[in-house]
Amino acid sequence: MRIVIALGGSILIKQYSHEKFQEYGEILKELHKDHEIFIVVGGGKPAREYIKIARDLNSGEAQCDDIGIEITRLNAKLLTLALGNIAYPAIPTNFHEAHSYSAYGKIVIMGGTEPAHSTDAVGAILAEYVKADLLINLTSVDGMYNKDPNKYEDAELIEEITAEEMIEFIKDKEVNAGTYEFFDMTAIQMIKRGKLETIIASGENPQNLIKAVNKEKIGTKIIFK
Ligand SMILES: Nc1ncnc2c1ncn2[C@@H]1O[C@H](COP(=O)(O)OP(=O)(O)O)[C@@H](O)[C@H]1O
Ligand SMILES: O=c1ccn([C@@H]2O[C@H](COP(=O)(O)OP(=O)(O)O)[C@@H](O)[C@H]2O)c(=O)[nH]1
Repeated sequence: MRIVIALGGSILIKQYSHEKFQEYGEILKELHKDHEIFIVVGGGKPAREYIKIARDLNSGEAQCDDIGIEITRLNAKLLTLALGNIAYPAIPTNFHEAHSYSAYGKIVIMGGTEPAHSTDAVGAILAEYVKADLLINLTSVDGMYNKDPNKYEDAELIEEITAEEMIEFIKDKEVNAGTYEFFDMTAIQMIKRGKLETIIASGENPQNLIKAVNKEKIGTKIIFK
């Protein structure tokens, strides 16, 4: 299968240490034997901190986004280090480059592309661009809930949702740099347009990636009617 994995910064760089990069490196080496893999890495806490500094310097939102993008690329670079020579050594800055690099048979890892959306959107656009069979979005929670599970104890996990329902759900969310929380509109619109088979699951345990690839029941599945 051709798989695009959007790996949230909230899990990869949560601890400012090498462990999660290494754990994902091991799992990805296994998956690479049977699958063609693209990874889009998020910015996490360092991105939010750098964006805050830029905002405090009176930068506009697009410039703050640009700062966030730089951090996502730095995280992507760290993941290439964890993967060694099975990763393409350069970080693509656009979808054409990502597609071209994949011709070398290596895992392609990228961060953000341009302002005004999240790396979740980059993952969705890339999945459409390279005609991926599966988009896996790994985040810090078990999937999509009916409300923010970190704010509401009674939040319930949604096992299946249509792209239309998701659009309705997130349409009023904030769109400032560093705040494209959970899923942003561009991401879900792309999933809808490309009818992309998508699974959102927790990436805290990297083994969940194997479960998602094997189509085991996990997290939230976006369905099309
Ligand atoms: N309806 C929801 N379902 C799940 N998570 C949500 C929801 N609304 C807000 N969130 C928040 O979104 C966060 C995940 O988004 P984010 O931190 O941007 O992750 P990532 O780094 O994976 O992109 C969770 O920590 C959760 O608190
Ligand atoms: O293509 C992109 C990707 C990221 N960003 C910026 O970089 C930040 C960090 O990326 P993201 O939110 O996807 O990281 P994560 O949620 O995984 O930590 C975002 O909030 C945006 O400000 C952007 O502008 N364009």
